[in-house]
Amino acid sequence: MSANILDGKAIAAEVRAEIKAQVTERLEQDQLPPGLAVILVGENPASQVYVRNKKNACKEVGFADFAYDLPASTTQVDLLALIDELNENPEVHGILVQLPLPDHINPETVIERISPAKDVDGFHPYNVGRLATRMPKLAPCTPHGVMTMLAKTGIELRGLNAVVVGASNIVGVPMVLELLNARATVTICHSATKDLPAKVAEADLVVVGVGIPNMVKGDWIKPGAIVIDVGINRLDDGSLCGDVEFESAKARASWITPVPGGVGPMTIATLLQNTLAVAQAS
Ligand SMILES: Nc1nc(=O)c2c([nH]1)NC[C@@H]1CN(c3ccc(C(=O)N[C@@H](CCC(=O)O)C(=O)O)cc3)C=[N+]21
Repeated sequence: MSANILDGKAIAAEVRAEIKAQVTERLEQDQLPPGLAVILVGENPASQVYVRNKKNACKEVGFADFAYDLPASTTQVDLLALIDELNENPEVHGILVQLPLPDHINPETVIERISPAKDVDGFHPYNVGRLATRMPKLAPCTPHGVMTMLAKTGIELRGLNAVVVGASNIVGVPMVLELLNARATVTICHSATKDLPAKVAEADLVVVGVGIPNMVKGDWIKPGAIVIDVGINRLDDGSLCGDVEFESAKARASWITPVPGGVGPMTIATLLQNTLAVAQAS
């Protein structure tokens, strides 16, 4: 078998077109464009790529883009003061503080300072709790983007054995909650898991988000499984690769996401969806 490609790039373009149509309607009714504030502290090159992609996406769909590129020396006090100001600004519907932050800034403190109503990343404990209690408000973008990609492809999740590899707050844990809400049977694996290959081999759907290039081997994949690769790793030669060995996994899977062009563009499309949702509710 050779898997079908889950074309995140194309599906994200579809989502952005839907968003753009709704923004156009808002503007015709003299409503504010959805406004997204993106705060970048310091000069992490991967973060700069992501922030650039996000700015381009905002422009394409007609959002107002408020960019704050702050020096690495910015104090936590100053960052919290900026968040307080943006929480009060009616032109700003969504606030995103790019992670990772420099070591002298505590990310939990920063995330909790963002108004849950403007937390378009879905990282605030309030929004994680809403998802965990099956009353989602603003869901974390990467897992929710994966759900949108699967739904738009017509893939039914109810009753599937889903295995999530990686237990981070931003990918693995909310991915489990999303899949549970879709009625999958969910297993989560992490660095203390015994016999990871055997767990992955049981999966009808496997989602990998660990940040280790080619960590999941193609011969672990159950024939016919759906493979979602959340990893985006830059290799020494400048090329990108995922957390799954792509060619060998593709030979066994029924569906697989490429890297790049898979989950990454869906994350950004979901960020735009979340920001539009806040604007439409205000
Ligand atoms: N507060 C916060 N929210 C985030 O959502 C967040 C973050 N911090 N920190 C970093 C990670 C990473 N991330 C990416 C999203 C899209 C692409 C993306 O668009 N990737 C493209 C192209 C990648 C490239 O060309 O380098 C692709 O996969 O096809 C990449 C990375 C969001 N993150």
